[in-house]
Amino acid sequence: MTLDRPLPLEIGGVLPGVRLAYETWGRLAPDASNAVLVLHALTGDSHVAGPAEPGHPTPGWWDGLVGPGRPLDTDRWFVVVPNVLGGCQGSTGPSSPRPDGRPWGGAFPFLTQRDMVTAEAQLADALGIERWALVTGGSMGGMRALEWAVSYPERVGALLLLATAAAASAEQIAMAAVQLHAIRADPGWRGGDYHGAAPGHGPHAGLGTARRLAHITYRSEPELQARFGRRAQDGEDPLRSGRYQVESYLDHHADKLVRRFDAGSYVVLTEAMNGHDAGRGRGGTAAALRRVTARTLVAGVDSDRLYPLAQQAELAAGIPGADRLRVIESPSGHDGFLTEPAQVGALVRGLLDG
Ligand SMILES: CC(=O)SCCNC(=O)CCNC(=O)[C@H](O)C(C)(C)COP(=O)(O)OP(=O)(O)OC[C@H]1O[C@@H](n2cnc3c(N)ncnc32)[C@H](O)[C@@H]1OP(=O)(O)O
Ligand SMILES: N[C@@H](CCO)C(=O)O
Repeated sequence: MTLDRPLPLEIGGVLPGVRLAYETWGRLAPDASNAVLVLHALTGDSHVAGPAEPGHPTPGWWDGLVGPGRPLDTDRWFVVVPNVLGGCQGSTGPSSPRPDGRPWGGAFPFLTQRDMVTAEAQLADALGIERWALVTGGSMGGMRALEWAVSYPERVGALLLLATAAAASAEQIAMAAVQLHAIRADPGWRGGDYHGAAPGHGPHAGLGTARRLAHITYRSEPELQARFGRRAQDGEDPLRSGRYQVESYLDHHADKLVRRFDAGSYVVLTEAMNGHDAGRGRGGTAAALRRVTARTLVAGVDSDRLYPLAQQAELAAGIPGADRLRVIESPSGHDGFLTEPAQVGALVRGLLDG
């Protein structure tokens, strides 16, 4: 959908011509009481469910959770998943045309999580959804879910926050800063104005380096050690210019992301994650969390070194309607909210049925 008016931005100014791509599953009840909003993380998209198909080479990223008979049972719930504002899978972002037809590129404005949620609220209005039965997301999706519950408490019935935080920490900002530096140091970046460059001339090396570092932070040290140890990649010798298995693994994740994701979007969304602070302009974190009226569950992953459990404990302690902190057990680190659908599904069922 295209927003019918320019989007006002938290830091000032407006973003005109905003388009939000979204997918839905199930049917909206006549009284619109069965709507669930699922919000994706940094490099996710609106394709939360469904098998691999042309245009989607992998199944939906929470396919185990969404569908008939699944925790988000689409025979009962109407599930809405927007592609985030600033992204590159259908919603307006740096690779989109601005009003004069040229790509936004480096002129794309700085966005905050609140701006993204402001746009999503207009999508809810357009769909006729006054109040979500549930808003959920992990990582950056959790940031937006929290912003929904703080900005529009009356519109969020239940809230499930996964592997997220009330505000980005110094270490999260630091890890992201190195990634931003890698992209901007790539000669192909051109200040963000590379979208008209010949194929293959964008900041692919920088984006790949960013993803390698990010991916290490998304997994756990014991997992990497157990899976890869010091083993050499098949047919290669690390002592003779070959790679260790773990290097090849990171190369693979970098190559996959570079093929499917725009570096400009990665920069905009990463900066928005660094800017995340639910307490900004609201009297601090504690005061902001007290605004939430939703029945809330907060969960973290025991092996998450990027969003450690202390951050979710702060959310669970500070949100008035929150149950005790839940812990997802997984070797996968931060990615546990993606790789443990059975545990996340049990949390979803518990919250919706409770
Ligand atoms: C909400 C969202 O963000 S959803 C968006 C999707 N998320 C992402 O893209 C995040 C990045 N990806 C990931 O973090 C993970 O791949 C997840 C979370 C999607 C899945 O995690 P896991 O199932 O544990 O996958 P894992 O980390 O083991 O990666 C498997 C891949 O590594 C490849 N791989 C494993 N070992 C090696 C190696 N030595 N050399 C090269 N490749 C290797 C596998 O072949 C497999 O490839 P494929 O994904 O193309 O089939
Ligand atoms: N691996 C996920 C998690 C980031 O929080 C992503 O790329 O979106």
